[in-house]
Parts: sequence; structure tokens; C-alpha cells
Amino acid sequence: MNKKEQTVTRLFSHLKFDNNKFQHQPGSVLGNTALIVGTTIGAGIIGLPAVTLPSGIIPSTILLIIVWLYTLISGLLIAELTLNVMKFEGISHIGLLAIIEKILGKPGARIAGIAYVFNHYALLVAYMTEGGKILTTTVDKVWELEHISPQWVGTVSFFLVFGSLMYWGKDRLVERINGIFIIILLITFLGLLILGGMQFQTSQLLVQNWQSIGNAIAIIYVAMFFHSIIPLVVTQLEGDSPKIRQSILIGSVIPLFMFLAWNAVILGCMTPDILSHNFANESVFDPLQILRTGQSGEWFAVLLSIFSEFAIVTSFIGITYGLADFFQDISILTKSEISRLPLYSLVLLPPLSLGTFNPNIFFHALEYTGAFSVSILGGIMPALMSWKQSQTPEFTNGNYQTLVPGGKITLIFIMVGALFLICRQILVIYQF
Ligand SMILES: N[C@@H](Cc1ccccc1)C(=O)O
Repeated sequence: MNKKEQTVTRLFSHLKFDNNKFQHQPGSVLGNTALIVGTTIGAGIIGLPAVTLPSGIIPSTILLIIVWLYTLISGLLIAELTLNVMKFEGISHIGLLAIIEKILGKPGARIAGIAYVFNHYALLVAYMTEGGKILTTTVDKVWELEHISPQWVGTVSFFLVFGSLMYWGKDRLVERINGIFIIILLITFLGLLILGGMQFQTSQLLVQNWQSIGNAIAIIYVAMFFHSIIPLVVTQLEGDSPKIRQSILIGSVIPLFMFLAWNAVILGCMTPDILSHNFANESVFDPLQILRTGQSGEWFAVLLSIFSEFAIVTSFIGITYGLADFFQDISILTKSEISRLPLYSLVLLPPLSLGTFNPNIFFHALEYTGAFSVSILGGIMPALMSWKQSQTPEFTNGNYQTLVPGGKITLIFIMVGALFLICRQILVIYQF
């Protein structure tokens, strides 16, 4: 092909000033795929087996695939909106909330802002309580303590260890530690699959309770959510739509396979003996909590504790940064400078107090964030924005770049899915 005829795919060039000249620094598909995978794997995967256990492996596998499809479509929709806003405005970076404000105006941005803060606080509560619980269980076991520490001790310890890291740690140090944790996470995950696969109970494949499946939707949705980083991916890939599509597709397929394997292996480890366990003060029967005590072997328990703790810590790092950035943006907009101590206090103290007084809030925190904020940010908002843009002449004159097929039918599917989740949760709360 003649050089002149080559199509230019990217929207702008990412340049870095180095050695007295600008150098082109394109983001890689690989790097952005890893970013998506890293963001996706978090507390959701730890909450998953407890909510899928009642319905069984086959129904939950099908549900996981359906929710994945939903998150993939809504993720591509957010990428499409970001891409087009950048193109029409001529800017090379914009955040999710700013996109919502540009398209839906101030009221839309306010609702999204509330959903965003709710999402981050609820996740932080979940991370601190569950991360703390695993910490104390491990310490009690290693030092063979007779008195099991109260759960709030765990929540406070988690806050002191990892909150301090976030407050005092320089960005580069935190980034390095995060990278090491992700490697540990992947190695322990493989170990768990191998050990768990060896003790798979085929009888578990026969369990099929389709009516219990609804209880798992909200947590699966949180587990698969990564949408708040899509605008960053679009920027790093210079608005190059084939690369963006590829990163989002591969970046969401990898966690899907991890979830499918993990779900099958953990549910497959459930022997009748394990299932007869009963925790007096817990409202949810959590298979991971029992497996961590060594019911499927000591090695399995050790790997599971490491995997769970690091999955939570890596997400804690990302979500703490996300919320700190959000409050910093607001302080810049309102021209009121906020220094580091008040900023991190604002981010970490409210979830700490909620988690200390409700140490068993983990599952509720995940469920509520799925039903009331992920549904708004990852479902209703992108569908509304896309609908509004399809009515605007400048977007319908052929210059609009689409990543998601199906037009209005897709948007209705996204909208109905999110509304269903919200209504279902309200009915559960009021026990209709
Ligand atoms: N998927 C993440 C949750 C998450 C929400 C929002 C942004 C990024 C990540 C988890 O399971 O912990």
C-alpha cells in the first residue's frame, strides 16, 4: 500500500518531552489490557463464591457469562462516548464524570458524583472489613492465639497498615508494591486452581437452583466492573479505536475466565462436611472463610488467604487513589486547596468508622454498590448519554465513531438491566 493511502487510526499523539525534543509515546494494548485486568480483580472475586453457592456451578456460570456480556457492551459504550467527546471537543484527556457533565449537564453530573462517592466508600468499607478479617485470622493462626481477636481489631489494623502506606508512600513506591502484589496474586491464583482442581467434587455439578441466582447478580456486577478507568485507557491509546476495542475485549475476557475457573473450583471443593458448617454470627455462609481454616488442606488455606488479601489490597490502592483524585478535583473546582492529611482523612476515616461498627458488612457493602452505584455509572449513565447524543445533529452527521452495534435496542437492554437490578434490591431491602 502506498504510504499516503494508509489510514490514520489515532486521534492524537501522546508526546513526552525528553532530551530536548518531543517523543511519541503510544500506550500499548498489552499495558492497557493489564490495567483493566488489574482493576477488575478485587473484592468482587472474594465475595463471589458465597453468593453463587446456593444456585450451583452451572447456573452461576451462565449468569457470569451474561453479566460479562453486559459489562463488555456498557464498557465499549463508555469508550465510544469518551472517544467522540474528545474528538468533537479537541481534547486529549477527560474523566468519566466530566463526560457525563458535558452530555447530561449539571443534574446528571451530580447524580453520577453521588454514585461515584457511594461506590468508592462502599468498596473501601468492604476492603477494610474483609481485608482486616483475613489479617486477624492469619495472625491468630500463625501465633496460635487462643482468644480470637474481635473483628474490629482487624478492620483497624488493615487501616493502619495500608492506610499508612497510601498516606506516606510516594506514588512510585505504591506503584512498585502494587506490581509485586499483582504478581503474588497471579501465582497464588494458579496454585489454587491446581490444588482445588485436584479435589473437585463432580457431584457439585448436579446442584442447580435457578431461583437463587438473582441474589448473585449485584455482586457479580461489582466483580466485573472496571468502567471508571475506561477514559484513561482511551487517552493512553490515543483514541485509536481498534486498539481500545481490543484492550477492553481482552481485558474483560481474561477476568471472565478467571471468575469461571475460580467459581467452579471453589464450589467444587464443597464437601457435605464443609457445607454442614455453621457460623453463628454470620448472615452469609462464606465457603472461603471455611476453606481458609484448612478444610481442604493447609496449603490450600495458605494460598487462599494470600490470594484474598492481595486481591483486596490491590483494589484498595486503586480505589483510594480514585476517591482522593475525585476530592482533589472538587477542591480545585471550588478553589479551596486541600492538603494531604485532610484529604486522606476524608477518604479513609468514614469507611473506617462504618467498618469498625459493622464488621460483617462486607457482603451488604458489595451488594449495595452493585445495585445502587455500579448500575448507575456503568448502566444508566452510558445508555442515557448515548441516547441523548443520537438525537443531536452534530453526532448524527456521519462523523460519530461507533464501537457498539445495535443502536437503540442495545441502549434499552443496558437500561432495563440496570433498572432491574435497582428495583430488585429495593424489593429485597423492604422484603416484599
Ligand atoms: N471490580 C472491582 C471493583 C471496582 C469498582 C470500581 C472501579 C474499579 C473496580 C472489585 O471487584 O473489587
